[in-house]
Amino acid sequence: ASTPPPGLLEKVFQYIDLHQDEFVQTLKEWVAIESDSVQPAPRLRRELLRMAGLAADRLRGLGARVASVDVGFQQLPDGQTLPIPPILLAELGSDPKKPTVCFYGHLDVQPARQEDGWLADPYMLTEVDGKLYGRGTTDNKGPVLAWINAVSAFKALDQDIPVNIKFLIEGMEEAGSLALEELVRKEKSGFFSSVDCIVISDNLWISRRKPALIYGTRGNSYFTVEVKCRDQDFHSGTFGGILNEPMADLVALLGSLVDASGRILVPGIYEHVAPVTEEEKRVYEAIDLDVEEYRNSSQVKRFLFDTKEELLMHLWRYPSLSIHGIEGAFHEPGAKTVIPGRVIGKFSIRLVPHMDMSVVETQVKQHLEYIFSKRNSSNQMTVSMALGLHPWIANISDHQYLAAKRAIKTVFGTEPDMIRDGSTIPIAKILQDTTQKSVIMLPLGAVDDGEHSQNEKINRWNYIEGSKLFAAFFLEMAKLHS
Ligand SMILES: Cn1cncc1C[C@H](NC(=O)CCN)C(=O)O
Ligand SMILES: [Zn+2]
Ligand SMILES: [Zn+2]
Repeated sequence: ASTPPPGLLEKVFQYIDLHQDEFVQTLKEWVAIESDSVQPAPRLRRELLRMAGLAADRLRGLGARVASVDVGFQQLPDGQTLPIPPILLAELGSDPKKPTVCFYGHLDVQPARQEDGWLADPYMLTEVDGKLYGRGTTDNKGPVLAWINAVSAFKALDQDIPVNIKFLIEGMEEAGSLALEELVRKEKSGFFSSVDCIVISDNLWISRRKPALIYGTRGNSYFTVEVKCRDQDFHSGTFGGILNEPMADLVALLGSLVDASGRILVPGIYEHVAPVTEEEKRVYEAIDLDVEEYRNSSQVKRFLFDTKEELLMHLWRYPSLSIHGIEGAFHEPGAKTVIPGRVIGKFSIRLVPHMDMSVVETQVKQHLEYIFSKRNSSNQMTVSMALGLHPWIANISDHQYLAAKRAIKTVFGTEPDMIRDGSTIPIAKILQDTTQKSVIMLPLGAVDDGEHSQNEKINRWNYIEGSKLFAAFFLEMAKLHS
């Protein structure tokens, strides 16, 4: 193991404190770019390309070797073709005596318009009471820059960085990380071969002030179920009474999926869910969560469960089924007497270890076919699994978790909450399986940052202390390397 010079970290922290306004300024410049990957518009794709260019320049400014990998085009269902922004593969240092840590982040954002209820222009970073408001501040431009800030502090102080650094930066995460899986496969024995661990900072703490480490995320199987009589609508005055109505079939199908207590009714679905251990229960007990405050701030009268332990288990380690919407249904206001001719229901099942996606797919299809057959309807039903995203779970005895815990202790003076996340980061499992490297999720943002929501923000404190956390993490990784 290498020993960094004494006092190095203090110098780095001091540099970060003194230069925090510059770091906020860069975040402001990045937030100003409307890098929305969700809406398929040529203007926004140009913004994404501009964002990738700006980030590549910033990384080159640090002395990194940057490959801006062209990954082609996105084909939309309506026939439109749009460019996918390049994926950046950057590397800084290749000392065989040092460990190599790779940071994954994304620079695309969710859509945002001031009219949706933002207090200021979402693309104009606005600081109020230490909160930096703007689209992408916490998801994920702030954390990407925090990693860059950490590296830049070593560089500016002319100090040797104790680890080799790699960056994997994409611009299509919010659209499902298009083309990324293929690139990861291609680079398995190239870019990724020298990597020791991969850091993702694309989730939040469970608290406003207490840091967390994330060791698991749920996956997702997203289904569509179409019920079709014909391609046109009917008038209920002229056809009502003599049809098997597609909406009635669909509502029955969707109504058969989950009961009022949240239990999924698809037979066999809980078969492969990992059993809860006593040791695991203690993990939930140890987490600092004020259930009443959480419930009130969520503006929910009553959750399905009352205790902290049950709530956490149902968010993190049990599957859940959510019904998202119905295409073709008459959802607008007014009293139109229509019978929709063809409707598509959408629902998804959050997956946990050790559920098998193809088993889930079969179970759901068989269940819906059974329910549908009992109705003896003359309509046509088509079920398909539109998305299959794997759950991810880390081995928390891997040494990057120890390094991260020590770094958190140094910067925040506390042990982290060891938590999981109920939502999905699709690339985590793919990175782990394809590259065979361990992944850690090291979030910087607070529970109330509002990712994907109006008035998304990152606290200045989280952004700056987070930059220090990454610097401390480099040192701890180096210390553990042998
Ligand atoms: C697109 N998609 C469809 N099924 C799952 C997803 C990913 C999405 N990911 C996030 O929100 C990241 C949160 N940090 C989610 O979990 O819904
Ligand atoms: Zn994100
Ligand atoms: Zn997001």
